[in-house]
Amino acid sequence: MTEPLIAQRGTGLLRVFNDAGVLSAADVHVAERLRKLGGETAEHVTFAAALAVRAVRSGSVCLDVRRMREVTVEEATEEELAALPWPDADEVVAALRVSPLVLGGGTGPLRPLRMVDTDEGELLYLDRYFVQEQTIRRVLDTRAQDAPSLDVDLLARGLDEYFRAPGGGPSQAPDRQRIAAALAVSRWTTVVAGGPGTGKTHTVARVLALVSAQFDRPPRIGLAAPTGKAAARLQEAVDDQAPALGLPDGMKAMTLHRLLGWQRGGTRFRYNPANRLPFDVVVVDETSMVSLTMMCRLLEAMRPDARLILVGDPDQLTSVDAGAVLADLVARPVRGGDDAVLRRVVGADLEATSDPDEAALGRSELQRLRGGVVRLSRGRRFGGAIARLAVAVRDGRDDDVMALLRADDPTVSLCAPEDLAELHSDVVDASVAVTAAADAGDALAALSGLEAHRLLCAHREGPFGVQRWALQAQEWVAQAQGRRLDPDSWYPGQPLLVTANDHELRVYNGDAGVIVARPDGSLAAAFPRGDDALLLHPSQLSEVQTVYAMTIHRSQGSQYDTVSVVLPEEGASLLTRELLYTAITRARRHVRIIGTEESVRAGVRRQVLRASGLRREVRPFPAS
Ligand SMILES: Nc1ncnc2c1ncn2[C@@H]1O[C@H](COP(=O)(O)OP(=O)(O)OP(=O)(O)O)[C@@H](O)[C@H]1O
Repeated sequence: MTEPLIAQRGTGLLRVFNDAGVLSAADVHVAERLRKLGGETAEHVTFAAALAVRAVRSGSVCLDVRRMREVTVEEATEEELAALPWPDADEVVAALRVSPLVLGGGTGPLRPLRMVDTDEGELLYLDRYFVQEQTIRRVLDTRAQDAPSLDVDLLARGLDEYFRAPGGGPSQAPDRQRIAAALAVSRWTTVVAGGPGTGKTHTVARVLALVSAQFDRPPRIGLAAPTGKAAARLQEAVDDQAPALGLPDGMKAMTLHRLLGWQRGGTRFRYNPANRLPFDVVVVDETSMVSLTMMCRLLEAMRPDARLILVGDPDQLTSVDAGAVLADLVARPVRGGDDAVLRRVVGADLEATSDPDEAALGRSELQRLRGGVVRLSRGRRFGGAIARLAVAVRDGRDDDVMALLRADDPTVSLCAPEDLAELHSDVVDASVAVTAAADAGDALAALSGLEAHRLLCAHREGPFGVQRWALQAQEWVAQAQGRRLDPDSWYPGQPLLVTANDHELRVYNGDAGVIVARPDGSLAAAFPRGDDALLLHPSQLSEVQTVYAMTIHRSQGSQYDTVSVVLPEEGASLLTRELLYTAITRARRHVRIIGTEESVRAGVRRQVLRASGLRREVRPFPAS
């Protein structure tokens, strides 16, 4: 009886994979608890349960059992991971198929693990995420069964008015922005995907104008984003565009938590299936950072007759701590049939052949449109090379990536790891400008100076990690300024990063700020808020770091003029296509990659596995 327990504690898989950094203590703890509660004795099941907990932490919704080996671990190389004693997938699946944790015990309702069969192998879920995924699927399918009633002529006229060529007349077909707008007006649910600067916000502002025209009264519009920072950016963008487009007054962007009525200390949102959100249209920006759980809460709270427009970049890294859902929605199997309204209002775009700026729509793209998904592809902000580099990385074309990096284009460059002169001067120049503004008490100039350059790393620790590089950058800055920068006290020009939300102070996880001098000689921490700066006494901030370098994960949702990216060695399992793409797309004017050709190629080739049932046809096991 006791043998399996001893085996698990002593030499078991949980211990080995915990030691190797694949499983965290929390993964092991949850798996152990499930084993005890469910009376499970098979080690393979507990191991798979721990991996399922881990999967949720790393951007997946569930464990793709057949591909359990495809993990990325901060401390481990691919070789080290491959050398671990992975159990045989067939044996794991066989154990799961007879496990009381999956089948449900005879003695009670406990059924903490769920398995589904798919054509590409079995998926293992923690019950909670299984239920959430089912809810998302059900709500989306229900919402896709009908469509808003429309004045189609009015929509067609509006599209002509808002999507114009520079010289007048409708813009050249194909225009994916016009297609996106038509889709978002004519569907209950639309996903508008696209990289930075492809005009997502530009398009959404026009969608709001087109939808408003369909109403006799101003529609109630909810604008939300997963983080406070992203909500503030959305607000700015809408404020910019509202007067020219005649958008309804007083639209306020807020965090998704706030939109749903999160209450401090409460366990439920004010808006839920029994008390739906009061909006006619809800727009969510930066949806790539929305977790499965929040997406489930949002969809449940939507009125069936309200439009939902989900906007974001599905190629970015997902949020680290919970299954993120945008990329899954983009890749979902499509059921809808041909769309007569769309053919009528943007038929020319659907059928157009390629023009110099925009390629014709491919078959799979047309198919996705039927599922309410449109992907904007033409970069409108930064020209050529950064956008081309990002797309080549996204598509896994490492030869093209190298050719672009070697093409002597001033906006993209590759530096050898020992070739740090340019990095040094960017770090120093940016900090000199920020410090001068901060000393002069010019908070806005200091804040905008922070966006001139950002040093990014994949890892937190080690020779390629943030800790080491932040120290290096701080030393360069101190040398250049001829003074010691005391990490334990505040000084003008000190760049800050908030690491936890503080709703009372109105500062949010990910907010970047800077210490500035005030006229009375005291110091304040400044944070950007639209055209203003929020000034706080530094001692009010409890969760804040000095930030001379940050992880690529942390940089999501922000952009900088120049971005320098320190790549780890080629074997690092963390170095993936999504990571590189995210880093590159943070840059507005110049991206500098610091690493070897081998690292770049390895990163472009390696993909993060994001397991999710939403992308597949699933058959619950056991069949009910
Ligand atoms: N059709 C268009 N015609 C002219 N300018 C455009 C068009 N679409 C977008 N732009 C401009 O391109 C820039 C980028 O657009 P926008 O901010 O909407 O992109 P985005 O996809 O929302 O970017 P991000 O993800 O970085 O927020 C803006 O200055 C916008 O005004």
